[in-house]
Amino acid sequence: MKMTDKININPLLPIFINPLKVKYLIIGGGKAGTEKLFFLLKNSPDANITIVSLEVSLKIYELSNKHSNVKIQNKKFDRSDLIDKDIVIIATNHSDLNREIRLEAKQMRLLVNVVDKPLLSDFYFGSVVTKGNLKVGISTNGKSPTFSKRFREILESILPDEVESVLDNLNKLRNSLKSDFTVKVRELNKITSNLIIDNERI
Ligand SMILES: C[C@@]1(CC(=O)O)c2cc3[nH]c(cc4nc(cc5[nH]c(cc(n2)[C@H]1CCC(=O)O)[C@@](C)(CC(=O)O)[C@@H]5CCC(=O)O)C(CC(=O)O)=C4CCC(=O)O)c(CCC(=O)O)c3CC(=O)O
Ligand SMILES: NC(=O)C1=CN([C@@H]2O[C@H](COP(=O)(O)OP(=O)(O)OC[C@H]3O[C@@H](n4cnc5c(N)ncnc54)[C@H](O)[C@@H]3O)[C@@H](O)[C@H]2O)C=CC1
Repeated sequence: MKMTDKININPLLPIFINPLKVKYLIIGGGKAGTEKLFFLLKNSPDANITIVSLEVSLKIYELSNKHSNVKIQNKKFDRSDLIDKDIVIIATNHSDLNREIRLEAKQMRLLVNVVDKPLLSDFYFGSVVTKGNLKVGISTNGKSPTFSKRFREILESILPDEVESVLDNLNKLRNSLKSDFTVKVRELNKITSNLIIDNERI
């Protein structure tokens, strides 16, 4: 049997989004909307984010005061709010409205996350470990967000701060290797092979 013949029980594709290239819209600024805003800003403090909500939490006002890239529109959702957006997080407390907004957003080919309906979402959030330039995204394919959280904590506790300087040094080396691509790959693989063997240090 070929690799591609196997039933793929976990087809999710992790990607890392460049915050300077996309525009986010959060609809619903209650508990769930606030959590998503907090998560977005923790990872991408400069992300372009608009929040449309009838009521807006105090925390969202505080965050928008600190981030000029966060805009609040204290009003009822309207289809035109979707114009010129790329990624939409739908977090009102009305399940039917969330479905309706999702359909409108899909008609406009936007990527959506519906906070109360994983099955209707185009993408999911995960736990994130960040050590300098290293970023690890964790998903359990929706099986157990609590496992994601605990696994994040484990990784955070075992990854040493030196990871940052290891990456800096490897980057300097990478830039200094002016040879052709194959030589460069061989050289970098040789130098990093002890990171795997000596895995007690990393
Ligand atoms: C599909 C997804 C949402 C999406 O992204 O679309 C989703 C869905 C749901 N979560 C639920 C519950 C909980 N979620 C958490 C925590 C987190 N949930 C996160 C992501 C995701 N959760 C996506 C899949 C991620 C994956 O695949 O692993 C994290 C990683 C990131 C984030 O969202 O911030 C963040 C940890 C951050 C961190 O600390 O690292 C906790 C634990 C806690 O808060 O302590 C609980 C309670 C305990 C439990 O249930 O485990 C429920 C039931 C709601 C209900 O019962 O009412 C649903 C709905 C359903 O399953 O239907
Ligand atoms: N509270 C949580 O941590 C989580 C909640 N959820 C789900 O997310 C949904 C939202 O939950 P909460 O954030 O707790 O609710 P909430 O009641 O705290 O917030 C809902 C927000 O939506 C706004 N809203 C409602 N109708 C609107 C409209 N027509 N236009 C613009 N804004 C509108 C409200 O003003 C309010 O700010 C629920 O379905 C809940 O089951 C899912 C995961 C976690």
